[in-house]
Amino acid sequence: MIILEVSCLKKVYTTRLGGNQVQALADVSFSVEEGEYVAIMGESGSGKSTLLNILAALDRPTGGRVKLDGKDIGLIRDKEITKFRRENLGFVFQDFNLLDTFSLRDNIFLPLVLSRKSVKEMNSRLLPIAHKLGIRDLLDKYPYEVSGGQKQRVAVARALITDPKLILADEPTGALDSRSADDLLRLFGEVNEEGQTILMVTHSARAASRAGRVLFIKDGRVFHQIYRGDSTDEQMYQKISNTLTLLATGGEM
Ligand SMILES: Nc1ncnc2c1ncn2[C@@H]1O[C@H](COP(=O)(O)OP(=O)(O)OP(=O)(O)O)[C@@H](O)[C@H]1O
Repeated sequence: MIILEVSCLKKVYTTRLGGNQVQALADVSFSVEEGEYVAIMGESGSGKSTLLNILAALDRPTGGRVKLDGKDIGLIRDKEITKFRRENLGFVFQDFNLLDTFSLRDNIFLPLVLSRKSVKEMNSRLLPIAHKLGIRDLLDKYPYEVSGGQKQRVAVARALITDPKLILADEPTGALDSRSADDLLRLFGEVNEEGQTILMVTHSARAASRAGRVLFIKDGRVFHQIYRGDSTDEQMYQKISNTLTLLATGGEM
């Protein structure tokens, strides 16, 4: 079943003064099946953040459509958007986005508190997730008391606790050392194997090589896609590296 359908997406930014126009997305179409793990790559300025912002319903496109689980997010009214985002999407950012004055437990609970869930329900949802992510003993600490890798696991717990239709990850390993990055990618792999759909923007070929499919954006369009098929992570890494070289040298696929 298709969980995310992106059709003919276009985004033109108009600068406030002078009316200069920048076309960040020219024509992007793709779809994501439920349970897929998709990485999005592309050079700086190719339109990845713009795409992610539109998928996250943080920005509206100039043209085209995004459907999440059959619902056209462009038709959601502004005052409903925050609720829609909280109930349907999970976010993992490069810089973790945890609240410093909240304990790790309260950071994870935040989306459920905003959805007015009972303490009993919050605790029963937290238990299996904290166990899976290996953060049970950290829950009463504060973000400044734990490592980057641990912070990112807390951010993943916060993303998972609402049981989202889709996790959107923006450069999730960008601020991590290579061991913590590896741990996080292993975790994403496990979470995906349990059925969670993940869409991850990354500059890292290593990170993308763990996904089931890699989508390359160039000049605001989908330039190429690589499907894992039977490839190992190492073979995926090779294919991704070759495509990145082609992209950088302006070659055709
Ligand atoms: N708010 C904005 N106003 C005007 N132009 C913008 C705005 N945001 C992005 N752009 C332009 O749109 C294009 C795509 O930018 P975008 O940030 O989506 O690329 P990116 O692939 O995410 O880059 P990076 O990998 O560096 O984050 C670029 O030319 C950028 O300068």
